[in-house]
Amino acid sequence: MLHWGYDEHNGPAHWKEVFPVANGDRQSPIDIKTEETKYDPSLRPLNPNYDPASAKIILNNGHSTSVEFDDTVNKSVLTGGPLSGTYRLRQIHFHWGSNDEAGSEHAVDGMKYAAELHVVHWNSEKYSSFVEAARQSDGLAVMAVFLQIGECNPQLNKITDRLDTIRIKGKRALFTNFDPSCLLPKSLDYWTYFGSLTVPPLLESVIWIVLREPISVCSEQSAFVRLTAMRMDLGLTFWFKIPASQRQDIVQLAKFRSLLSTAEDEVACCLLRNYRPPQPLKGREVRRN
Ligand SMILES: COc1ccc([C@H]2OC(=S)NC2=O)c(OC)c1
Ligand SMILES: [Zn+2]
Repeated sequence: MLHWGYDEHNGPAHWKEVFPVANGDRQSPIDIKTEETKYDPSLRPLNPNYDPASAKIILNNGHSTSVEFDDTVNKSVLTGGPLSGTYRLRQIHFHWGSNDEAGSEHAVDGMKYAAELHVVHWNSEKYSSFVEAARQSDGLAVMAVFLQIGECNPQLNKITDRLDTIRIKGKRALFTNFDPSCLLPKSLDYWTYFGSLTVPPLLESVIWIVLREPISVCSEQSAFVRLTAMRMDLGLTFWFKIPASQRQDIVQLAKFRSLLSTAEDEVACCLLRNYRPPQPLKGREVRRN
């Protein structure tokens, strides 16, 4: 396999050829069977505490778009929940699919959402860097938030409005004064289990915290269908009366799909999907608060 990706020739089914841990005992994502989750009274409320000044840049690394944070001090941290100690915010990024029917990495009773936000933290109490923590069984804590097709999400525009400036792999832009809490749902109820990074090297160092309540995202497909239905009702050519500039706002998810997985000197290829399918649970327990 040349370089891993999400296409037929280098996608998740091939990753084990280079990263044998892909067949490990605590791989992510998983399909959460809600009936089999176990209530755990010892689980505490989640306590995200982020300083918007920690946000630094937004970038396209070829397999997702991420916002990177200054993690040289404990300015933006996650405590509580299943965690013992303080986990420092490192970055956030997204996973999505080529259509609205799939795109999330975790599934709930077999159901996939259109996309999934990952908020990545590392255990700064026990380890001295993200890279060191990523090699430890309790090194990372990733909060996952499902994105469900619906109304456009004004908070998400802060990110999707910037994607046209980082279309090419490797591009980055200043991105500060951003508190990722604005992308969290009202309820911070969660499921938690021990898993891994969902992208090579698939390190088995993640305490997963999957929020049960999704946030909304709009997409061209669903918006177009809604508008067409509306146009049928109105019997007017309603759609073409919207100035193109405004039409832009109804394509949040489509903007992720127009990012390129290729660099300047390569033949342009869109990053249409970047989700790994659910992996075997292998006897692991999923707890809920
Ligand atoms: C900050 O560095 C990171 C963050 C996340 C990942 C992947 O793992 C999960 S979870 N989502 C991913 O995209 C990663 O993989 C090498 C490195
Ligand atoms: Zn991720």
